[in-house]
Amino acid sequence: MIEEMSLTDLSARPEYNFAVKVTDAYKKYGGQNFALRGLNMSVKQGTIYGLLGPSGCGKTTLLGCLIGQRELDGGKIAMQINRTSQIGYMPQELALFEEFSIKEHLMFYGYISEMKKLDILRSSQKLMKFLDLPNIDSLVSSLSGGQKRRVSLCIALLHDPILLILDEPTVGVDVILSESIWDKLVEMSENEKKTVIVTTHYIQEARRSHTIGLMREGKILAEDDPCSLMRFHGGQSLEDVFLKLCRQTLTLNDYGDEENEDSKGTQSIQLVKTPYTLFKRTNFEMNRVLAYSMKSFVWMRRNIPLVLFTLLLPIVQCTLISVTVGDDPFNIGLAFVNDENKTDEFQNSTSFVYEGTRCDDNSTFSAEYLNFLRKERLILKPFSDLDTAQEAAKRNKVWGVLYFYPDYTHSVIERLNLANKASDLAVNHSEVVVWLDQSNEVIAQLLKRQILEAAVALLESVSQRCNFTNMPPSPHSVEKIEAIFGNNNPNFRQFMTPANAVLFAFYLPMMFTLGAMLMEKTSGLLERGLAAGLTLLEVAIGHVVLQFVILVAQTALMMVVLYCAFDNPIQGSITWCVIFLLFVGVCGMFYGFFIAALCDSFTTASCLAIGSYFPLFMLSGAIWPLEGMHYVMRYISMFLPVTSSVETYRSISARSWTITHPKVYGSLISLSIWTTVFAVMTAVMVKFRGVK
Ligand SMILES: Nc1ncnc2c1ncn2[C@@H]1O[C@H](COP(=O)(O)OP(=O)(O)OP(=O)(O)O)[C@@H](O)[C@H]1O
Repeated sequence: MIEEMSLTDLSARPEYNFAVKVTDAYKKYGGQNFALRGLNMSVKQGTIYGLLGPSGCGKTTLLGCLIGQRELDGGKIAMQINRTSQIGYMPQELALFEEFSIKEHLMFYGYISEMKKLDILRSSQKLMKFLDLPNIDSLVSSLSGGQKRRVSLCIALLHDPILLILDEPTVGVDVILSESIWDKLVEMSENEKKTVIVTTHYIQEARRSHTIGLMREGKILAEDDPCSLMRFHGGQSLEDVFLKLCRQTLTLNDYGDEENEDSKGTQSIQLVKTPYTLFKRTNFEMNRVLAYSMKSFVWMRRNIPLVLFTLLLPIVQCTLISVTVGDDPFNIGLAFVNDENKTDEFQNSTSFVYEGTRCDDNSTFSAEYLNFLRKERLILKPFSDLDTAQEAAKRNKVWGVLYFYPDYTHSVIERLNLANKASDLAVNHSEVVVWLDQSNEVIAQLLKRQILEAAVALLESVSQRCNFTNMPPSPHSVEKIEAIFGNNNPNFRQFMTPANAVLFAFYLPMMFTLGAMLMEKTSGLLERGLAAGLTLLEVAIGHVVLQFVILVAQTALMMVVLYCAFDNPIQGSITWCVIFLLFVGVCGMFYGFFIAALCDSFTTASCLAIGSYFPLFMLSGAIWPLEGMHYVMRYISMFLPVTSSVETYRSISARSWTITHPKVYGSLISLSIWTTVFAVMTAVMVKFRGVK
């Protein structure tokens, strides 16, 4: 709830004689890592307050608490203003979009500060002159470091804030620019009565503040105007005062050999937090969402190669999967030793005539069998003896060896003719002996299937030519398999394609969201946007709008490649397939938000994204049926967002299931629950870790 108090009400209370008053503030990161340790600070209205202290003393943390981005763990902050739009915040980082022009920056931040277009243009014109900035259409990437800093300051001043909070505006800036920035600050505080809180490392420039707060280890050691500080603490310069105060604190703390946490006075403290909700926006503004989305579209327009990559990736991936997965392997080498050809007894025989049969052609059955195998696109390599053929298989020159007995044709005919009455020798020698390299399951299974199918083809051919009375039944023993769902010749691609589509629909938006959010987070853009008035909900919706457009384009391209350019079978409604994939994509996006909130760097985020990809992929049932999974993992995997989606998408595309099927709406409910869980966890992360 926003603390609604007017300026007049507040100034009537003694604690509000100041523009900002911080009392006994504590802030810790993790267990006992205190960044603020009982800090007290009073900033008078219409003055410049220079917060001076070494690196790591807690200045940025304090400012984060003032702008409402971080919550104090103890203590109180009171301010004379009651709206975010009354604060102008300039973060330590530049927090600018390199690809944007100055004007685009000003329009974006103006809109999210709820300014009208005309007001933005009017204010920009004034500030451009005031800060001596180049052409408003110049891209930030073409500006010098100093000009970028001034653009950053210009954004902070755009909406004419009452309170300016500037985090090291002069760091890394040359002396002349630093001087000119301080000139502007002094001018604003004197002429426009603005209150300025500015952090700095540099004692020299801090001298120009009306009040200096000397900060060390999360505390203000002293605060006063520069002259009073030197007079009161008896120093020749501010440096002297600061050193003197530091030594005093060390002496006070020097009970033992080393300072410990207790000596810093934080161990035994009972932290009492006063709710500080002054700047938390709870309202939702469509204009801010639009401004955020427009910003993202402008960014995309300036990064065409990246956009093309995003759109081409699913095309390339779907094309690759369609041309590389599922077709039977071919040109596989298979050795054969055909002793039938070597035997004189049969070599010159012109027919194999048995009583009552008409098998009188002059080719051997082994040659016919081998021809059937050649039609399966196998490369058959003749060997004169079994030893060399098997040696070739061991050296991986061939995947298997076939052996035909010298009396193969005769034995087959005898067996077909006499059935149970055939001799044992005929039974044995009518069989082709096969040795296979079984190290590759897929190829071994394929060879087994092709060898069996060639045998069936030979028997069918023989049965057409010869009138055997004792034709054995087909070795399949099943007459014909008719597909209930799918088609009569399923292949692995039909199994893989739906999984591929779902995994893509999940991971592409996830990676894109993660990249975009982390870029905004690590560069300070997100923090600045939130400080300027955006809410997390508006950021999420703005991003989802943009990502949704990309997702629709990606999904459409995937559909065209999978089902138009290639003949991947689809029985169900394409509309339901698209709707389902969009649900999956939104879930992926929120997973991306969650990882971005959890991680502080691209390295950890990449590790987490890639690290979670492999388990989710393995548990998705993409490469092997779930029915083959360990039953515990099978049970667990069904609760994961991707696994049930893969199964459901297979059923939508191959079994024509629609929303009315319990598995389809069950899966949509599961995806919605996961999306909500990721959204809530992101919000919790942001609350506890901030956006930095
Ligand atoms: N997100 C965080 N997680 C954990 N520790 C943090 C985090 N941010 C700051 N700290 C720690 O809090 C302390 C104060 O950091 P802070 O950035 O506020 O200092 P600073 O005075 O602004 O430093 P600098 O002048 O270098 O910017 C440091 O010890 C820092 O390591």
